[in-house]
Amino acid sequence: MPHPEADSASVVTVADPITEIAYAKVNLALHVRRRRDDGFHELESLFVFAEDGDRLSGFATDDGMIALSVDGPFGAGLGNGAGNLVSEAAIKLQAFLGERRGAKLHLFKSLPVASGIGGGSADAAAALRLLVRLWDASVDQIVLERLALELGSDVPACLRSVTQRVTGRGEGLEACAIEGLSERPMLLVNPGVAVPTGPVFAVWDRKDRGALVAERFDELVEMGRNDLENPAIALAPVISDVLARLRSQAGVRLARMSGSGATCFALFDDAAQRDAATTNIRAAHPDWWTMATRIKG
Ligand SMILES: C[C@](O)(CO)[C@H](O)COP(=O)(O)OP(=O)(O)OC[C@H]1O[C@@H](n2ccc(N)nc2=O)[C@H](O)[C@@H]1O
Ligand SMILES: Nc1ncnc2c1ncn2[C@@H]1O[C@H](COP(=O)(O)OP(=O)(O)OP(=O)(O)O)[C@@H](O)[C@H]1O
Repeated sequence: MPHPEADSASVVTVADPITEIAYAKVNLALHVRRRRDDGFHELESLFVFAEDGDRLSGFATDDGMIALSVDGPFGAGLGNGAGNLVSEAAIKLQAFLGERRGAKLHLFKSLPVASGIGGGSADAAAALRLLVRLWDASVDQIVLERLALELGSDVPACLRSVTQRVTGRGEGLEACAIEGLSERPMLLVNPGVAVPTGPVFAVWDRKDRGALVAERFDELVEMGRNDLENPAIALAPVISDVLARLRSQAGVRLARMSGSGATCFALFDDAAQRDAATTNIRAAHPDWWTMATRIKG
């Protein structure tokens, strides 16, 4: 981002900007148990985070305004106004704190939008983390998680951005360690179709297929599911092609869809096999988005 001194005259506080990474979220398993009366669904999910994601930078200002600029590969088309979850998060935290200071923020958007890897949720969570630092605010973690949930079901889990078991609508958070996940090579592939979350849940067939048992990696592979995979495929059939392409690559231990799609992931033992798979998929589908990364430890 440009240095603050080179920027608008309204900026009073001049300091080096600080940055938070909005780590991409991946649901290694997502079991949908039931639809609640309020329309949300009770979930059991194992969340992990990639080592990479969007980047949110900023500095505090004394003018009380929240200013946001956006660029990056997926920045075009994403507004920087009230609808952006970064602005919404900032305004919510500002209101809660009665904060008179503002912030000048810049989002570098690397993650595709409405893609099942929680880009918007991760950005909102990164904004809360960044502003707590910028404003040197003391906010109880439970309070911050409540504000996060008001911004979206995935935002509380994204606040922590660690491997965790998530239940309820997204508010039940329990950090968990499954041997062999940390730093495991991971490939994310999105076929370029935006899939909004609400309509995917709406076509779920309401069949409870059972609890998520995932204490070990092999249980996650054998007994884990993503119950939104078929509903999402019904809306975006190309997701089947992505899964088939991933599953045909050498060294894949697990390939599944994340969240409500359309992004799918593959886990490998070996980074060289992940890189070979990335090269193959990019060659066969140059229009698909790929991210070769690892599970954040
Ligand atoms: C599919 C997941 O990404 C899995 O991690 C999340 O459950 C969705 O999280 P999110 O994108 O933060 O979702 P929200 O912005 O809270 O909700 C978007 C829409 O998804 C549906 N929704 C979301 C979460 C949930 N537990 N049940 C739902 O039915 C609702 O129709 C809601 O209106
Ligand atoms: N900063 C942002 N980045 C991405 N999307 C945003 C942002 N702000 C608002 N949105 C809106 O939020 C919606 C969901 O975006 P997001 O990328 O989080 O969905 P998702 O990846 O499908 O999430 P999930 O994994 O929870 O299904 C989009 O319709 C988008 O327009």
